[in-house]
Amino acid sequence: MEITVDQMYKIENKGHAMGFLKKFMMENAGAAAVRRLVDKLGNVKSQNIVVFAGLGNNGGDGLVMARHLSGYEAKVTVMLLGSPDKIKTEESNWNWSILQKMPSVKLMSGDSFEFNFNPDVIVDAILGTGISGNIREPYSSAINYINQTDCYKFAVDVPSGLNPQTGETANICSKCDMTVTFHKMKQGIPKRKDLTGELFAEKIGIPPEAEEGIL
Ligand SMILES: NC(=O)C1=CN([C@@H]2O[C@H](COP(=O)(O)OP(=O)(O)OC[C@H]3O[C@@H](n4cnc5c(N)ncnc54)[C@H](O)[C@@H]3O)[C@@H](O)[C@H]2O)[C@H](O)CC1
Ligand SMILES: [K+]
Repeated sequence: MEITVDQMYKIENKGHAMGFLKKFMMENAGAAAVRRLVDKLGNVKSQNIVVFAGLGNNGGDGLVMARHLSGYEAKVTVMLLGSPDKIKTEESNWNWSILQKMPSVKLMSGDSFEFNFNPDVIVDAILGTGISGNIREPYSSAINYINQTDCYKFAVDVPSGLNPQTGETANICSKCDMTVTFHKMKQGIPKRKDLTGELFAEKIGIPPEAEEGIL
């Protein structure tokens, strides 16, 4: 069953109100995404993995992935696209603060960057269901970098720039090899398999009862 983005936010909020907090959803999302990635690539040990993280909860999922990937002994760099004090949500902040205590993960942040990473894998955790309008800097430069780089590309929830409700793209959109979306498929995403690559919807522990009155 495919759902709307509006329904997803309502289900997420209801699950949170039931006590299944968004930070647990985020943890399960990042963990499920890493399982898919590791299943696909096999061993990620010593692989050079760059996580581009936006300032919203899509970025937060990417921060969780960075921690899990470090557990698999990948060489992880997180590029936070903005200043850490501009991270928008409590759960993303919580994950950023854990990474700050992990020297195994290289943290970079700011509004302009030298993209000089030579990655084996890029994780696109820039924008998810919160997208609106054309892509602004520094997100657009990061998406350009992703599209110009020859490596395996993994989209968290949706390729950044793709509207998961309509299937339309903004002025720029990442083109990925695999996309893992969360809870249930959103209506616009499967319309653009050319951008998503292999596509999966993973459960993240939201109680089915959180759907009551919404679906
Ligand atoms: N579905 C679930 O149950 C869960 C989903 N999770 C992940 O959370 C994101 C949605 O997070 P949200 O913070 O609402 O939105 P985004 O991260 O997509 O965007 C946030 C931020 O981005 C800015 N922005 C919007 N449009 C643009 C633009 N065109 N250019 C530049 N910047 C833009 C804007 O300021 C927004 O505030 C979802 O996709 C999942 O990945 C959770 O982990 C919990 C479980
Ligand atoms: K994304």
